[in-house]
Amino acid sequence: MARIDLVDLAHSYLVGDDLPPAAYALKPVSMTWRQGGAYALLGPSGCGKTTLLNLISGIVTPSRGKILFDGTDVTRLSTRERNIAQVFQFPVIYDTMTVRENLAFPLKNRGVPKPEIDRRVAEIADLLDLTPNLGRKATRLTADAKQKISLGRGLVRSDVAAILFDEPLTVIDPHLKWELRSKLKALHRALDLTMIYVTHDQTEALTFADTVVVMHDGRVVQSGTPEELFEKPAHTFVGYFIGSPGMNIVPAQIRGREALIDGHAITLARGYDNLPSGAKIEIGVRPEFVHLTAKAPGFLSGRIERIDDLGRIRFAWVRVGGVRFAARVPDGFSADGDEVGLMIEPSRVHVYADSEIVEGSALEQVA
Ligand SMILES: Nc1ncnc2c1ncn2[C@@H]1O[C@H](COP(=O)(O)OP(=O)(O)OP(=O)(O)O)[C@@H](O)[C@H]1O
Repeated sequence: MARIDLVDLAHSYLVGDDLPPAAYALKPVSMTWRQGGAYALLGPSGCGKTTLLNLISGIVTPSRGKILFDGTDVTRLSTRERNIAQVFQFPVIYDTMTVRENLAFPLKNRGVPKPEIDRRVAEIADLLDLTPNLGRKATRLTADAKQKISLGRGLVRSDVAAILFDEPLTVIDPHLKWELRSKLKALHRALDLTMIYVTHDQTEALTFADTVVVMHDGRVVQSGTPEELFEKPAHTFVGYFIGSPGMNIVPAQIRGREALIDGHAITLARGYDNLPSGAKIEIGVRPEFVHLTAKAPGFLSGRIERIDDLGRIRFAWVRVGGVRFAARVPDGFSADGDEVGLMIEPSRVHVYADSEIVEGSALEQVA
């Protein structure tokens, strides 16, 4: 297990001096992945997740910057020299070997003594419910079982610096995905390994990881706990990408502790006197903190376009002038016509300048 430091790390698949920022699949990033942490690397297709993962594993050598494992520079070392285990989207196993032989292979390859191999294989097989299949040839098993073997081969060595998973549940049947995700989380707790899990699926990321690293357009835009990403998205992309529905992000004019939206004022919990001039200013508030209410003076008001019933919770889509809000529909609420008010919790409203969060200043208490 290792602590991994990325130091001003960046990568472009193009070669040349003075490449423009857009040429970088990974834009410069410096961050630390702590020893024993469970990380998810989350973002849409093409945002640079696999590039970052391949830089950490050593499949790709960076155009710039350094990678340190426990303080040692490994930037130019191979995957094997870095002592990394990897699990890919599709099973990587030996069909002609038994499940036991497949699981034992990474240990045998490294000269681990037989009693230790037997002990470790039994432990991993038990954790992944593979024990009944240990004597069977891998070729006879389902795609799900084969991917479990791949996971097992990744997890079987206790001496690895980190285990990297690249969308490992893609081929897994939907009803088994949930089970395997929980299992991976339990394995992380039991084995105390540094794990990095790449996915474009927020549910997978939020259930597996202690820390979710969100990528957008080649940049790491936020790294935080699932709660931090929900409560305080550092970038509008995080607000929009995480949550269902995502955060309301609407253009606003800020005046002191008020935001003007389409001519209506809403109260803010903090003051914003130093917003950069010329920046695109938006406010962001999660639908969970916008409550539908009867139209009344003092509330933002608009017209309901649609209500989505998600079972335990309902969200309404409300048109307010030129913008649209998703808002929580309180139990028992029935609108008198389409016109409704929106009650927004001031402490849940964030202000963004050119998509980056702006920390407001605490307001002085008025005696
Ligand atoms: N070998 C390569 N050569 C040139 N460009 C590449 C190469 N691999 C990736 N890219 C480009 O780098 C960018 C980031 O790709 P990357 O595969 O890292 O994203 P991703 O988030 O993992 O996407 P996906 O989920 O689709 O795999 C994309 O624009 C992609 O086209």
